[in-house]
Amino acid sequence: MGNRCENCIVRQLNSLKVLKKEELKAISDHKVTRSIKKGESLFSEGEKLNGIFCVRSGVSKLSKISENGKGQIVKIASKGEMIGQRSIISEEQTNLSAVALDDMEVCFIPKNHLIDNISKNVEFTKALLKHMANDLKFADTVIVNMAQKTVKQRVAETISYLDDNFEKDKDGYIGVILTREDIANVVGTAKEACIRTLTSLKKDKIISTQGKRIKIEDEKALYNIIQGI
Ligand SMILES: Nc1ncnc2c1ncn2[C@@H]1O[C@@H]2COP(=O)(O)O[C@H]2[C@H]1O
Repeated sequence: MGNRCENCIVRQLNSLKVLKKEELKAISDHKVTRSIKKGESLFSEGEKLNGIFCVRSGVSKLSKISENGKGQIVKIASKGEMIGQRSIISEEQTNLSAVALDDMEVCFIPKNHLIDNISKNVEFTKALLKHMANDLKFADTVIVNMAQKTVKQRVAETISYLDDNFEKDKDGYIGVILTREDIANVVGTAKEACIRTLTSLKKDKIISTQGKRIKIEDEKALYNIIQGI
């Protein structure tokens, strides 16, 4: 196997980076690397996981479907993200579904290895806590934005977030491609309202689009919209 955790650069992006060589080797001996095709599910909301997923490449949407069938995307997880640790630690079912937005490669780490290291390595436990505290802060911001910002501000903020967190393609478009419905589900609005807002941003030459691809044309104007100026 070429992709041993000891040699994997992705772990530098998450809590696994604080593990000692022996601890990493034990994980590496038991993890399973999987390819997930675009549109495939890693897990569904309410499932009981037997381990966590470490994203080696590709992106996944973490979302929740409400009773009226509307989806809300809480986060787009990319390289280095560990997905599923919340329910493993709380011994619950998953609170969100994870679906691949493009082809992904993930490593599945069995839960006993995670729990083992939590009990034995304080640095690892601290790193995990820090990570989950960040997830909580991120979720707080999402809630407050949803309640206090307009759809236009939220669409602008989502575009800016995607631009900041994902590489651009060779033509300068944001590298992660979301459907209009996915963008609406990040923003927390109807697809039609999302499309109308994108059209208005295009008309004002703040963004340009080609198919599903989006490019920021005027960063300052986008920033002003986010700030409500
Ligand atoms: N901001 C976030 N809020 C909730 N879960 C998140 C967040 N960011 C990442 N996640 C991960 O998404 C996972 C969904 O399944 P779990 O509830 O098991 O664990 C969750 C976390 O590991």
